Amino acid sequence: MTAPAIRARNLRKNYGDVQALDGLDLTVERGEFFGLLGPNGAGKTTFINTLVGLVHKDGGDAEVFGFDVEADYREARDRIGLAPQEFNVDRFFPIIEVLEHKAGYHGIGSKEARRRAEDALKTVGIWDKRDTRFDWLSGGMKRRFVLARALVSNPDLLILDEPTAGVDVQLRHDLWDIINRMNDAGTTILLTTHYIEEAERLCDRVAIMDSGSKVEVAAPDDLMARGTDTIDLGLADPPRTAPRLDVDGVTDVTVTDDGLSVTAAGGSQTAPELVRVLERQGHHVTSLDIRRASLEEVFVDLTRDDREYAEVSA
Ligand SMILES: Nc1ncnc2c1ncn2[C@@H]1O[C@H](COP(=O)(O)OP(=O)(O)OP(=O)(O)O)[C@@H](O)[C@H]1O
Repeated sequence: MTAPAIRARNLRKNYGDVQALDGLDLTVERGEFFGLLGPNGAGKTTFINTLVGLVHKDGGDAEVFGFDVEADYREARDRIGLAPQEFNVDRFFPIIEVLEHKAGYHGIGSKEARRRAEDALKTVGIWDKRDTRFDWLSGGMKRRFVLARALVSNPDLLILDEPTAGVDVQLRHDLWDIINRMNDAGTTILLTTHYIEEAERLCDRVAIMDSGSKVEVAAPDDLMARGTDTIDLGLADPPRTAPRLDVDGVTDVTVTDDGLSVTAAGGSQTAPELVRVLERQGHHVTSLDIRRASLEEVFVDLTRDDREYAEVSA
């Protein structure tokens, strides 16, 4: 059987009293575009750092393509390209040389390293800056460079820790294109982001983490289907008080200027039955608008309880 790209079982990491990873179980299949979402401090970066050997776990197991991240460190690490959240780049060499060194670190010979470095700079669109030092790049170019450095070893797994934090819209779209192309070519992607729209747009599946463990994992669409939709119904003669609507999934009914606003799980399935029930009660429905729960709302719902608890107990 082929091992998945990432398999973490009961992964634990403590920093003093802080349980950064608290029994995390997570599997990312080969070829997936996988998103890791979670509020600040959820443990996303700690998890990534465990995979690349920057953090030593206190318990549990983590494997990358079947290689244990500690016992088989070299095999696991050579398969990963990491674009970290914080820039940790050698600032004194021309960036093309930094890439050549990086390829060399992964055991790639000097001629091939040069070729890979050139390819990576062209892929991310900063070829004309190849002889510049990292410090002299603009903020956006630095982001591009960090991605180039992750690509230079032709990784099977590309890990991107908030790759688009603070970048402008154009660059964000450029980075999405590059990453999508990598994924289309078969590279597994693990992406952490605070831009929920980014996860919704790019990822096959997302895991929502909170307090060091996984709260949920599903396709973005499936997660959104679990949220509560809002159905706005225009009525020819709006009632003064909310009618009783015995329809599965309805959680709330309020009167609006034009008619009713109904919240329901699975709005598109509920709406036809709602219209039937209202017409049966003698109302005439003149308009219908369904607003779907966003992934952001579902995310906030899934991670809210812990935060409220944290605030109360702080
Ligand atoms: N080196 C460290 N020493 C002490 N505590 C740490 C260290 N690194 C992380 N932590 C703590 O571990 C917890 C998880 O942090 P981590 O950086 O993994 O979260 P995150 O989900 O990546 O957050 P963000 O979205 O803000 O980047 C936090 O409470 C953090 O303060």
